[in-house]
Amino acid sequence: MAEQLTWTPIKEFREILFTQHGGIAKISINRPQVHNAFTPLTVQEMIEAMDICRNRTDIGVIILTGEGGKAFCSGGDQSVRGHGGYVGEDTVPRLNVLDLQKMIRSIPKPVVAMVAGWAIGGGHVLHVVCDLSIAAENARFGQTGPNVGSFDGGFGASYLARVVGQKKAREIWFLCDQYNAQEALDMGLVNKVVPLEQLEETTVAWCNKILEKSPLALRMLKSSFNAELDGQAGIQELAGNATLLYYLSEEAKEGKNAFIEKRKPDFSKFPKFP
Ligand SMILES: CC(C)(COP(=O)(O)OP(=O)(O)OC[C@H]1O[C@@H](n2cnc3c(N)ncnc32)[C@H](O)[C@@H]1OP(=O)(O)O)[C@@H](O)C(=O)NCCC(=O)NCCSC(=O)CCC(=O)c1ccccc1C(=O)O
Repeated sequence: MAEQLTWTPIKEFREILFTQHGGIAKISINRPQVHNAFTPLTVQEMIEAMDICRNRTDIGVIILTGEGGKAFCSGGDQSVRGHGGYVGEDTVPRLNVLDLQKMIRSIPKPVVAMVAGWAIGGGHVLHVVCDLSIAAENARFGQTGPNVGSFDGGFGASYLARVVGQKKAREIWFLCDQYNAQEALDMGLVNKVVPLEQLEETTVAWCNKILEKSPLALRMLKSSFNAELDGQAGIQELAGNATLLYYLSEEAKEGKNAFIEKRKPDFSKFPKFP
């Protein structure tokens, strides 16, 4: 019998649950009646939760999931899809899930998709952009865009192709077939498959293992994996981390101190490494 973990609420939202267990934050779409399809509000809340995770120094890893055990996420809620995007309470059509995708990639902490049931359409893309994916045996994966009049030509196509290869990515989008958890594992789309009852326990065990590692090393690795693929934005991320490391050095501090003390900086004591 799987151990019941205690998840403490971080902040109340309307369409997601946002909780914490030690250094692990969990963002869970809470719309099981529509297989966790997202509206602009769901996405806005997820973006806010991600931002909190980024700024909280006690959070080291983030789990992305969906409530109910039957779906991770079934993509954009087709019932609020309007002329030019998904229409929220402000009546403005948006595709704000693209901002969330970018955030998942750029947040300097590992994001783990915990997938039970359907990961379909824009919901599939969300697990694809996560750093790791752990699937329950009941997980089903696929894209539906060409069936429902949509496509994701960004990470949903190009990054998917990096993950599973060009031929498989084109098959996934052109045929809109659904793949079971074992098939997903075989094509490198997920990292591990476990029985549904062990999904959370396994995901948390992976997260705890990650939390034992050096946060700066993880941060550098995540931006290094992204850099090659994300062009100028990827280089900016990696370079930003290099600047962070430099700021931590005595050499960089000498420059700042000299300015504050209105003197010439003395960098002569710092080694010129080979
Ligand atoms: C996931 C299914 C295959 C599951 O099938 P099944 O188990 O038989 O369950 P259902 O009876 O179909 O579903 C139960 C219940 O949920 C409702 N529902 C499910 N999915 C959605 C959804 N996406 N939107 C609204 N409602 C949904 C369903 O209607 C049922 O309700 P009842 O009231 O009980 O009838 C199957 O459900 C399925 O195929 N779902 C749709 C999957 C889908 O096509 N998703 C949208 C893909 S497009 C997308 O996500 C775009 C994302 C995006 O924003 C984007 C990003 C980048 C570029 C462009 C875009 C863009 O928008 O174009």
